Amino acid sequence: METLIKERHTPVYGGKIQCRAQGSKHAFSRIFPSFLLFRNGTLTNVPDILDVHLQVEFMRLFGYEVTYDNKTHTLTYDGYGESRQNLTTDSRIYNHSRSLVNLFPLISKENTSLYVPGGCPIGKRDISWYLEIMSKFGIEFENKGDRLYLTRRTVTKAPENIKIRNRSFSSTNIAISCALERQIKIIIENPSIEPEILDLLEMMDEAGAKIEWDSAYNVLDLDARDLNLDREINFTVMDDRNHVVTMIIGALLLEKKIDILYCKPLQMKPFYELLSMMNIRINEDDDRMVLESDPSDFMSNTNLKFETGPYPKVCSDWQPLLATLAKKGVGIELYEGLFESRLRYLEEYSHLGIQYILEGERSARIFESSSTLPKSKIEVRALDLRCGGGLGLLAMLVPEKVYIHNTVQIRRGYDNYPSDLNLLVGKEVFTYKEEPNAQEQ
Ligand SMILES: CC(=O)N[C@H]1[C@@H](OP(=O)(O)OP(=O)(O)OC[C@H]2O[C@@H](n3ccc(=O)[nH]c3=O)[C@H](O)[C@@H]2O)O[C@H](CO)[C@@H](O)[C@@H]1O
Ligand SMILES: C=C(OP(=O)(O)O)C(=O)O
Repeated sequence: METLIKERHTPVYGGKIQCRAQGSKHAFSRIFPSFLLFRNGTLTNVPDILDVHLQVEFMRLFGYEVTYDNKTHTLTYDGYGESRQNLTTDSRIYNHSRSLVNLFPLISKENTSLYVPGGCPIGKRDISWYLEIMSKFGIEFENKGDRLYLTRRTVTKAPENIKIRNRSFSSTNIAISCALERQIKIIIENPSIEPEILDLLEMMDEAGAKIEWDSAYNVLDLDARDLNLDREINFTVMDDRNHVVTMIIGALLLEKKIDILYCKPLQMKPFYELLSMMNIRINEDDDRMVLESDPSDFMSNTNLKFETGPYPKVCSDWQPLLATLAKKGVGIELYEGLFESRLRYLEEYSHLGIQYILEGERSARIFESSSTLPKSKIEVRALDLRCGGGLGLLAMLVPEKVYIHNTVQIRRGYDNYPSDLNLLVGKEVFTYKEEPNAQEQ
């Protein structure tokens, strides 16, 4: 298996860098199921990450002619070929891509036995709300041990309206893709209009669906009755907000100015609000953002207090990245509003100079640690994707050699993380290396 290794180096502060944001993992996972309802087409700006490769592999298993070119970041779909009934899929795919659940409505065209995606280090990752939405569209399933048998499909009367529980992102997406497939008009109450869902709606709007969102009452009116699914569709996926946040925090840690290019405006308001609490200004345009402040004079004596939750609250995925700012003397107090156990990364961070106090399962206070690091080498583990992201950022700040194990988690969501980190550091110090005896998780 593989490790992300950072060689010994002397961190250098200051300067300016420019980078390009990668395509969005979460937008891709929300767009892909609806995109596959059309006859053929292409998606561009699709990131070269494990999560994409697994979703492509998964749909190919079911006869979907999908190919992905990692040089051009383009995914091509040439139609739904031969039907593959009664498949039994392997569990490895689920361990690495929770987003597969978004594809369940599509593959319920077959009688299929799937592993039930269980929890992961950040929480239980229950899927019962998603199954509840699917059942309203006549998708039947049966739970047997660790397997879920998906059997299509009683042609029930499609619902005219549906209420999403507790602003769930994936439930919203599943309701939208089921409604598109049935080509109905539907009112979706209480949807989670995360920026990635807006990207999906943009694709549907371009394809001819009629969409109205009443933000005051949070009601989405989706009319897909005149949608022509028998056509080609081409769409550019938005850029990844989590990647942008990673790069900005990396620049702050190394006191650099940063200029990030992206393909369409990102909805980053909650992040900018946090930055302004630290006196940091961002200048934003339609295709780039520039960190304006001089990063050397912002951090000391600031406190960052925040709670994660559905948009426009702070995105849960940013939480482990923001926590690394403690290393610059920022006092952090956080409450994780979404996932039960998303604070386990702190134990790993403690090997790289972070100290913390847990207050229950969801709250923490985080500081810079005064204890000295081991001189020879530091070994840590990427428990989940953003834990891996944060460990990479912290490794930039220490001279010692660092081994970050379980890179499969990092590869799930970062297109080329060693190269991002090297750009931030200004030297080639990070590389992925094969490590024969390690176990991936
Ligand atoms: C609204 C929100 O912020 N969603 C985040 C969530 O989306 P993701 O799509 O994974 O999760 P949902 O938005 O559906 O879930 C939101 C909340 O509902 C709970 N739940 C969900 C389904 C269910 O059957 N039962 C249940 O209790 C979850 O535990 C969670 O606390 O994780 C993604 C990956 O980290 C983030 O990018 C998303 O921003
Ligand atoms: C938790 C994340 O993603 P996933 O839902 O794929 O685990 C993330 O992007 O930080």
